[in-house]
Amino acid sequence: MSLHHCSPINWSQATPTPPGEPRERQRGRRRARPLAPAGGRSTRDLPPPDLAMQQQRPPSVRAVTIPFADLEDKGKDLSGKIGGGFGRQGLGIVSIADVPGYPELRKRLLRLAPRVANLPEEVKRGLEDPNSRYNFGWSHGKQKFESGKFDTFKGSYFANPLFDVPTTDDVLLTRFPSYCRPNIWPTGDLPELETAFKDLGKLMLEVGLMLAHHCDHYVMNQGVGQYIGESLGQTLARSRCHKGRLLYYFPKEFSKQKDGQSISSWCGWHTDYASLTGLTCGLFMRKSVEIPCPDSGAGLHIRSRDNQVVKVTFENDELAYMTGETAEILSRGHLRATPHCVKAPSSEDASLVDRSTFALFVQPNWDEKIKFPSGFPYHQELSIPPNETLAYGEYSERLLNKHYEEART
Ligand SMILES: O=C(O)CCC(=O)C(=O)O
Ligand SMILES: [Fe+2]
Repeated sequence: MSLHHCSPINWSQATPTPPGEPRERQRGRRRARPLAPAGGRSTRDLPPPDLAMQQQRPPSVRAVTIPFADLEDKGKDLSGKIGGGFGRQGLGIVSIADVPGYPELRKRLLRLAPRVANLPEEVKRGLEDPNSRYNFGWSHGKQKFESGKFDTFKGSYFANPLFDVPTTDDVLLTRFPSYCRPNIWPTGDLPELETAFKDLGKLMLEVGLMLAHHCDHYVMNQGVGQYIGESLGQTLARSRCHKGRLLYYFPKEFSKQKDGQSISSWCGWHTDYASLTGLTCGLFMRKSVEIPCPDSGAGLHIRSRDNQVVKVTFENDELAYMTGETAEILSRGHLRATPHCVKAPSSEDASLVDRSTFALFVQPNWDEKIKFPSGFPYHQELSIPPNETLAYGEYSERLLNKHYEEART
């Protein structure tokens, strides 16, 4: 299971909601047949993999795109676009075009991902932080993937792009280590990483907050009415624990993967537990030379609201955002968490091809109170009673504790 910011999906337990049907009506429904490769804790309770589905090439769908000039206009009515991207019929992803300065910052950081991953092993060990369960600094093979295998296909570098030291309060550091511990930077070995990471992370946060503002408008127009102190925009703007993740997907040969045909061959099916996940378009390289992706079927895949698996595309120079579990909670179900995974290239000429990308988890502060609605479909293993209020940090630490125990056993 995951140790990082996301919840692997066990498809045999997931109960997809048909479009338009309130989730409450779903409770008690028999398990639906999974559409995607099984993922989760145990292989024992999974139905046989649907090989036909795995080998089929899912259709490519373009993400709904909003021009930055529209997004920064707070008074502009973007309900159509937000509804089309994040609403009931949307894919759960929206891309923003023409963000000033973004293409350069993206390339500057993504080009550093292979350099981090190829630092000497002893240097990378010095950049690890077991006390945060590898939620700061370098992390490789610490996360459990589908079917309980350790995920060695990708390496990650985690940091808070805004605060090197989010707090000095010992109680908080002990209670919420994955959010409160200090950043680690490879100052001697790759000094340029820190600025490149912080600059892109800050820009993605700024754009994410603009998007959150328009999401709030959309949700209020759905008849929810005025928020009482829990709007996405306000909740996210006061947070000190947004987290950046620089990802490096190793070339196939080095990752020893045998399941090249599977849709989730590079990153397993999961939902993020942040509110909004900012995502760059992946940068592909072969032997340090940037190339277009050699396999048009590779990349980010999403399970749509009507249970179709689709490959989602957006331009290199666009900045994408997906919705996570706490957007679903704060919007009272009007925005849904987006199930997603990443497929590795599997064509003949895909050997030695790596992929670098960056995710920014825009999320509430550790002490922000989250009220779990009845019928909340995620993490039933935590047995959170309906309508219980938990601090966001408590929610994620409970998940980390549970998965850390599992990963050790
Ligand atoms: O590599 C990607 O495009 C997605 C990464 C992701 O889903 C995550 O880090 O949570
Ligand atoms: Fe994710």
